[in-house]
Amino acid sequence: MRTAYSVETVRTAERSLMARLPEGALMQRAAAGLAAACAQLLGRVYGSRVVLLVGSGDNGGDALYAGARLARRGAGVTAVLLAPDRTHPGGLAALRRAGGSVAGVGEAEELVQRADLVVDGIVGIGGKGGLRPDAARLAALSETSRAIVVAVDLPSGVEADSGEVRGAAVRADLTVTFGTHKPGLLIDPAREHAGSVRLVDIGLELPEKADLEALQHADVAALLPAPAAESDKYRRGVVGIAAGSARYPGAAVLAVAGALRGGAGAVRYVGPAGSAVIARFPETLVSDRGPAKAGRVQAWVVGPGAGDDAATVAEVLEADVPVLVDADGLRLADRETVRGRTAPTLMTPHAGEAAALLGVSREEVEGARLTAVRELAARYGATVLLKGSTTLVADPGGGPVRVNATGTPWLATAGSGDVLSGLAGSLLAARLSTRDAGSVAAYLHGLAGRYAANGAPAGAHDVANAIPQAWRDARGAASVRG
Ligand SMILES: NC(=O)C1=CN([C@@H]2O[C@H](COP(=O)(O)OP(=O)(O)OC[C@H]3O[C@@H](n4cnc5c(N)ncnc54)[C@H](OP(=O)(O)O)[C@@H]3O)[C@@H](O)[C@H]2O)[C@@H](O)CC1
Ligand SMILES: [K+]
Repeated sequence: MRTAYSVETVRTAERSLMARLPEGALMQRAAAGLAAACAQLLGRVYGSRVVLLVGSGDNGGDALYAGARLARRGAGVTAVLLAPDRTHPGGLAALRRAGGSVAGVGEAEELVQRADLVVDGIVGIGGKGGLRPDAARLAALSETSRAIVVAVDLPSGVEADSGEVRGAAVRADLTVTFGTHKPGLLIDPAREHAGSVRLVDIGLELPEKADLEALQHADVAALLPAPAAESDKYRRGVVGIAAGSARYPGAAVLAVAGALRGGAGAVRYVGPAGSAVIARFPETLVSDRGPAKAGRVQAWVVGPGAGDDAATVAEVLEADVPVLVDADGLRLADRETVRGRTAPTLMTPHAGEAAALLGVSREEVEGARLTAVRELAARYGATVLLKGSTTLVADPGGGPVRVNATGTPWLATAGSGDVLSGLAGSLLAARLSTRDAGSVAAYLHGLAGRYAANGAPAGAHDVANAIPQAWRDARGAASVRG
């Protein structure tokens, strides 16, 4: 499991570790890791041109000590100081001893243009609010520079705890972060600014409960349902899909396509698209008697392609089994009814749907995804999966938010969400919790999207077809490509 911790938790861990170590030891560990990463990117350190963008805090100190290490190996290192009289004194002395030089902000543009590598030590976890004007100008240079840009701990200008970016921010090729990932490194839009992320272990002891978690193959493998020898379809779980309409039969077909690959023993379909579903998937149990009379299920999916069928949504929400609400269902579901349910509910909006539920703009949700997903989970008393380039899953009672980054932009295609809701519903029927079902489904769906697309456009049915490959891959039965 990859985890991320908030600045407050990092500060606490840092204090307790610093109390046990000689002064400056942590910064030396950080600088050593940073210098090693820079050297690797440069290939040849000797004779290379390195520019350090140095703010007045310890983030600048890290950059200066790393710069000193590179200068000792023959790099030409220049530090651009944002606040010359408040620069980290030890770091500055070390750079000077190693033969590095110092410049003012006015010289930055020319230096950056000629640099092979730019190190962003403007601000790290001590940054507050949007970058101040001088810092913002330096950050903007990183966007146009042809040099490799390495951010120290965080790209300056991004919010460490939320992943929000308010104004200018450094755009890095690599971020070298210390002790732990910070939430912002895993959530868009900040994640896009970070480039690849390398974690340098500096010995921080962190609490068991993280602020953010990202499942990896092994975590997914451990959560995937596996049928026992004596399993039958009812023990494996039956998932009910109440989706589609005369106008949108395709949503029903795609939700069923996802559900058939999600581990439930059987898929029951209820709604007006029964003949389209059965034509494509004859193994589906089709009923036209409405959700309450359709027979037993262990979980429901309601909403994809539902149009204005509020009655079906209300009927499904009365069932005392886990319910996944998606698409039109999100608009039609009564908030107090969802809050009053005793069985768990999983809501799966994209940013536009989340914005409508929260009464804000889509841009606000996309800019502050973590706040939005937590707020929705609290308002509805439900687990919420907010879809996007980094999908987030939050439980209503708080706890670590799950983030998934396996997706690909090609997944933004019609019907792809219907496949995801079927898949997640099937995992719910196989008795995963709403949090696990949502995050495992997002993981597999993202991976399946990559397999289906493989660098070219793919349809939602291709994504559904690729789920078994993603599943085998997560279980370690197939090798990963792309
Ligand atoms: N955690 C760990 O274990 C370890 C942490 N380490 C490192 O320490 C870093 C944290 O250092 P830090 O606490 O000194 O804060 P930092 O990020 O340098 O920023 C503060 C400075 O920035 C300024 N400033 C603030 N906002 C600004 C803005 N919007 N725009 C412009 N400027 C702004 C602010 O100015 P002031 O408000 O004081 O005027 C202040 O001078 C951390 O990220 C990591 O790199 C490693 O060395 C070792 C282990
Ligand atoms: K930085």
